[in-house]
Amino acid sequence: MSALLAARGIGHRYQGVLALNDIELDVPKGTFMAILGPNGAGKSTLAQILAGAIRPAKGQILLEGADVTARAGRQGLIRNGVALIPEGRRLFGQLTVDENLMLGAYGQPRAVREARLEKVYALMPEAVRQGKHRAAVTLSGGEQQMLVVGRALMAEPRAILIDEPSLGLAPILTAKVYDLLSGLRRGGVTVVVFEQLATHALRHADSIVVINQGEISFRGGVDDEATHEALRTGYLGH
Ligand SMILES: Nc1ncnc2c1ncn2[C@@H]1O[C@H](COP(=O)(O)OP(=O)(O)OP(=O)(O)O)[C@@H](O)[C@H]1O
Repeated sequence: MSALLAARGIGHRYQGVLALNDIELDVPKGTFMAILGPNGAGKSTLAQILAGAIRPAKGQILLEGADVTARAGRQGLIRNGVALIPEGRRLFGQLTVDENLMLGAYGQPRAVREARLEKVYALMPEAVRQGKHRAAVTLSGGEQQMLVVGRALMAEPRAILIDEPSLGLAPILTAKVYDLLSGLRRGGVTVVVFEQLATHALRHADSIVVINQGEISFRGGVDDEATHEALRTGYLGH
């Protein structure tokens, strides 16, 4: 399977502190990958570099084989179909649910935005649909996470990278967010989640990558014997 996104020799530091070292990664098109690791392992840095939100100090990012490293900037690679949902769901709390979604297709003609809005609402839970004219801040944490995913979908991305979707959510709500992500993957979108907790990711992903102290320490398919072994030995922080 060809890689939609790839990292080649990625290294990064913050004021001399090593965040990532020599990361080699291929994200196969149309698959669901979970990148797991403890606090401070470098997940957020990798998410931002893969999505083109920050430029790595070393190495290249390839999008369908083309070097896009130099395109990194505030907007990331969204124009090229790669959406990043950073940690902490940044919604515009005082804007309505509708308005938040519309921002995801900013710059598109009205008819396009409205057509997409309808498609995205079809994927949202009832409470989000019902609340379209309410301020986003009135939604529950899980609904807000869904809304943030919905806003990313308004750009019709080919890939969606999401940093700690489970953060601060009850397990039942996390499961709903993951169901939504699995549905996207079935629809052909490439999904990458970055998580500290392996439980939900393991249930939905096709493959996992573990990072520790800025380096990849394990990779495998979710059904691989080696992955089960790694789980049994607590290697994945279970
Ligand atoms: N803006 C920054 N300035 C300085 N150091 C940073 C900055 N961002 C991250 N770091 C450091 O880089 C390393 C990797 O951080 P990163 O946020 O990528 O890890 P993470 O796995 O996403 O952790 P978390 O789960 O806490 O978000 C850590 O040592 C962190 O302290």
